[in-house]
Amino acid sequence: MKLPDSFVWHTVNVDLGDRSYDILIGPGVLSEAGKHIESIFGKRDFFLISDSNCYDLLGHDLEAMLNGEGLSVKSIVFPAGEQSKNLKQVEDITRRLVELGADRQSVILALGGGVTGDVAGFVASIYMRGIPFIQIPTTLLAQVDSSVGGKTGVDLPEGKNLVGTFYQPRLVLSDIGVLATLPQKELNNGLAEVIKYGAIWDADFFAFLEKNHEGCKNLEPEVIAYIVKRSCEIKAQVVALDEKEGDLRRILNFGHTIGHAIEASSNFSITHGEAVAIGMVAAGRISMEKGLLAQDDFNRLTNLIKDLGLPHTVPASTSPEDILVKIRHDKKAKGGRVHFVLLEGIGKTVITPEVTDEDVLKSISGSIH
Ligand SMILES: NC(=O)c1ccc[n+]([C@@H]2O[C@H](COP(=O)([O-])OP(=O)(O)OC[C@H]3O[C@@H](n4cnc5c(N)ncnc54)[C@H](O)[C@@H]3O)[C@@H](O)[C@H]2O)c1
Ligand SMILES: O=C(O)C(=O)C[C@@H](O)[C@H](O)[C@H](O)COP(=O)(O)O
Ligand SMILES: [Zn+2]
Repeated sequence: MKLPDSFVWHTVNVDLGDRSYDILIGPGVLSEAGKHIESIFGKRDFFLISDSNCYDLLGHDLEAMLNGEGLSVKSIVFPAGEQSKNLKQVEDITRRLVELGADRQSVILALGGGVTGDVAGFVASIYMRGIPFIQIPTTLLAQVDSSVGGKTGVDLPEGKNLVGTFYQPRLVLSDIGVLATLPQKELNNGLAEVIKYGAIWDADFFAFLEKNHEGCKNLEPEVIAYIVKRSCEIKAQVVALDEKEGDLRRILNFGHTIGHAIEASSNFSITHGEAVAIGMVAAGRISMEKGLLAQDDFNRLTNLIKDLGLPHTVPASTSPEDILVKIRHDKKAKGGRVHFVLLEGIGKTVITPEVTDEDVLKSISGSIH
């Protein structure tokens, strides 16, 4: 990706009192990683956790660079993909940390996409009852969403992210230059979460995406830097107001109630971003059926999802009954009733327990293809 000389870095702060941290965004952030890591931790033992693709693409060189700068870095590599986001992988990684001599002063560097960040962050939160970690996100999805806010965890066969912790990183290093090697499908995945921020919080940002969908898909540096920055600002603002998802933070789950169920039900052949895109259309349709969302706004949501190369219909291979079963494990349930995040307009949400199985079936059956 060619970057203009005038390009500047962005810093977004996540304001959580004594657990506040910065997100550094820009091209070339990785080349200055050592300086930033050392300024927080000095010279300790660092353990870089990465999936096999990211280690080959970036981790090997990063490890060599940091060791060359006098930091002690050892790596732990696990197989790439959502199938690795499980308790067995957590056991393997923690046992490897013991074997490599990690102690309570050690620091974990999570290099990779959302899967790596969620697994490595979870490991950091439980290893010896908690050691610090840094997020180094390498997918668009991880840069705009998963590296920020401290949700860590793994999946169970029963559903997504059912075991985990809230555990904040000490720093996020988002080098937008590394996105150049991302396959289009992975880029699109991240764009689903970007659309989510516009839909739930910022109508102007939504309009920006409508205007710049080609720039997003073509990875235009100014457009990508802006959407990473704006997404992080919105997520940081929401997390600072409600870190542990007592109330407001639930809006970051727009599209996820049905999305997570579709993802798990497809045995992860449908990726997180794709499932969230389908889930946002379904939640938008429920909002419209309930008289909350105007048809025009629903059309804008669906069209943006299509324009950004994301699916909006449920694949015929998905079982609607299984989706209903999986939805019952949603973490937003209270007293056995799942709370849905719906839209009252672009940029405006409402959370309600008044969504029935029939509403869900109707919202997806119209779209099964
Ligand atoms: N914790 C949170 O707040 C949060 C938020 C959103 C999503 N998530 C989770 O994130 C996960 C999805 O993350 P993801 O979409 O990043 O998937 P991922 O981590 O599986 O990465 C996708 C693929 O891209 C590869 N990859 C990573 N960086 C690359 C690069 N620079 N160039 C080429 N290939 C690269 C990976 O090896 C992998 O094969 C899901 O498990 C989801 O539940 C968590
Ligand atoms: O940070 C949050 O809060 C989110 O809900 C962000 C989501 O995009 C993300 O997929 C998250 O992992 C979902 O968490 P869960 O608690 O609903 O499993
Ligand atoms: Zn998500």
